[in-house]
Amino acid sequence: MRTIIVGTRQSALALTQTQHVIDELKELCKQHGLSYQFETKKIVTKGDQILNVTLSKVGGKGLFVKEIEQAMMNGEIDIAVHSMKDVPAVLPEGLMIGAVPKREDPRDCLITKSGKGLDDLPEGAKVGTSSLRRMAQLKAYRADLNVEWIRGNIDSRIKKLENEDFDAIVLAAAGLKRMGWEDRIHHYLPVDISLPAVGQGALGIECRADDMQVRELLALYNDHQTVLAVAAERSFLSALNGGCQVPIGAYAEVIDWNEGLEPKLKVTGLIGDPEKHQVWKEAIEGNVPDEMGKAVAERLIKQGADRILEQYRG
Ligand SMILES: NCc1[nH]cc(CCC(=O)O)c1CC(=O)O
Repeated sequence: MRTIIVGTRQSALALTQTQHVIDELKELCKQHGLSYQFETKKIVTKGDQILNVTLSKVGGKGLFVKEIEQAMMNGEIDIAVHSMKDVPAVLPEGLMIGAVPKREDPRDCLITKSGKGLDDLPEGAKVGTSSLRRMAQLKAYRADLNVEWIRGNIDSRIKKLENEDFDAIVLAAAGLKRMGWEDRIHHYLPVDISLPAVGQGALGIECRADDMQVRELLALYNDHQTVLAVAAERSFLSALNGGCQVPIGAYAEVIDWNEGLEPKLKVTGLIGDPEKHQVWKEAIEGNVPDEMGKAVAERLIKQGADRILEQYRG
């Protein structure tokens, strides 16, 4: 009987996500009469070692995945569970995303000291984020806010809200929900105010492209609507040659599923300028995810928005 070795980062969120995926894969094995066992192996990534530094200044795409991919290519591990938003647009030769399961809540959310929402924050309130995308959008919505960097895993960011003089912090709702901390969320930011990061809320299971046993198992785990939506968002990402540390966002959703025959999607893409408090946004509807993300990116490039990204590309 084969044991599938699952590589994971050591953060609380990574361990929780990995365990959740293993539980679901075990259930799928049961349903389909497959007899695989699972084992986890912890791996420290460069991103984990430098969590206290401003990542956009350190630069480099895939800070949280490189060491894990190396271990997969070496055969030390067989699969890895990633937050799709941490996965660079281009994967190394020989590796692939074998499954994208059903997406969690894609929205950003606020945890506030007062327990109130964004509109109730006092003038000049100090809001912590570690993302240029969130920074640009918050400032575009409310120029008076004092948006400042806050780094660390979600647990340490929540502690900083309590111990430092932040009035609020912005986080992905999905991470909090997966940790069972949904009750800490005081305000969900609508996607019109804070367009999420590419792939936010979705997980991706990476594997070797030549591992057919694992690929067959993972194919059972795909959620087809999430696969299409994430494909559209990632085509936007690759068209802009962006990573997780540039001020861009994209959100796609299936708006007409029609039993999987020519499903219709809506894709919205955004480029933000965190210094000038400006955002550019475009949306289109269609049914070819790879072309739609690219088309949205081209419209934004035509408006000159992509020159903003030059300063942030690693
Ligand atoms: N860049 C960090 C990161 N990568 C994935 C998540 C959790 C949410 C998700 O799965 O999108 C987070 C934390 C956050 O942005 O608040």
